[in-house]
Amino acid sequence: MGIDAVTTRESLALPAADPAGDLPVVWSTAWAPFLDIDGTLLDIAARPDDVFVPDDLIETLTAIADTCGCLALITGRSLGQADALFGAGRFDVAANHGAVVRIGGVVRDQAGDPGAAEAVAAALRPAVDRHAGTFVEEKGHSVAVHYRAAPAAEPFLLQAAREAIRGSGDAWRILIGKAVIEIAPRSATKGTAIAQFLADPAYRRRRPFFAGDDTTDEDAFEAVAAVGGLGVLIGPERKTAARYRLPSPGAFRAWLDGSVAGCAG
Ligand SMILES: O=P(O)(O)OC[C@H]1O[C@H](O[C@H]2O[C@H](CO)[C@@H](O)[C@H](O)[C@H]2O)[C@H](O)[C@@H](O)[C@@H]1O
Repeated sequence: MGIDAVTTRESLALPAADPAGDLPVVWSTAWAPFLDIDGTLLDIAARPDDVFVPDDLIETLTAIADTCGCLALITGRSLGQADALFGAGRFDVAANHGAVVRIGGVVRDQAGDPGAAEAVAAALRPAVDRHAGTFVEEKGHSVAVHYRAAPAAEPFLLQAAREAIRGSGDAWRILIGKAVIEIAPRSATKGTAIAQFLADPAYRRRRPFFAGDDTTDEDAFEAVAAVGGLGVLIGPERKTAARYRLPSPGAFRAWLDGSVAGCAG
């Protein structure tokens, strides 16, 4: 697959989710919860470092992890960023869109040389320097180019991203998220990361639950649907492989709080 195989909102041709606040989930060791961070657990903020993690959210996630015996954050952020937000080593994590996976404290890095991502970031810097309000986020094994404050820059930055990975063969894929262009290793996705968790003894033979908000989460929705799991889209209606939908991170956090009260124990 070449660099033109960009995953965009327009390229998705998936059925609409059923809007439903009444999700058929009672946490127990039958479930494997997988949760996206930005736009799902946390409200979107102006910049990556501006997000707010409510204390009671961490308590709620800990209670769910204790009840289920497992819980993983599935994120485009780096492992270090996920730990900084939710507590060092507190939860299992798939970071960098699946390129780095930590299960039970053991990190499996499938992304190869982080120097390659640094080179991509360096190639993108002249492009962001030309557009005020845009910036590069280096994440070790992947790179993000943000333009929330300059949405008109998207086509220019997308072209710059294509040029930055030209000559790298099939090493990279480009994802378009929420006011962000992500350059991530092609060797992994959020879907392959979830499959990896489900092959691990700590997650095996459980029904996967995945909540996510972005088109970059569709690999994960498809992965859980393929094995009879349950996907929940957070945000407005759109084409998706998720089966259920809640309108906002706030609504999802409220649902998570309530779901803890009903835990099977
Ligand atoms: O996979 P996720 O956990 O949803 O992470 C996706 C990306 O989230 C972050 O960017 C997004 O959230 C920022 C904070 O709300 C926002 O400012 C930005 O516009 C969004 O694109 C994060 O910075 C990226 O590294 C993640 O890949």
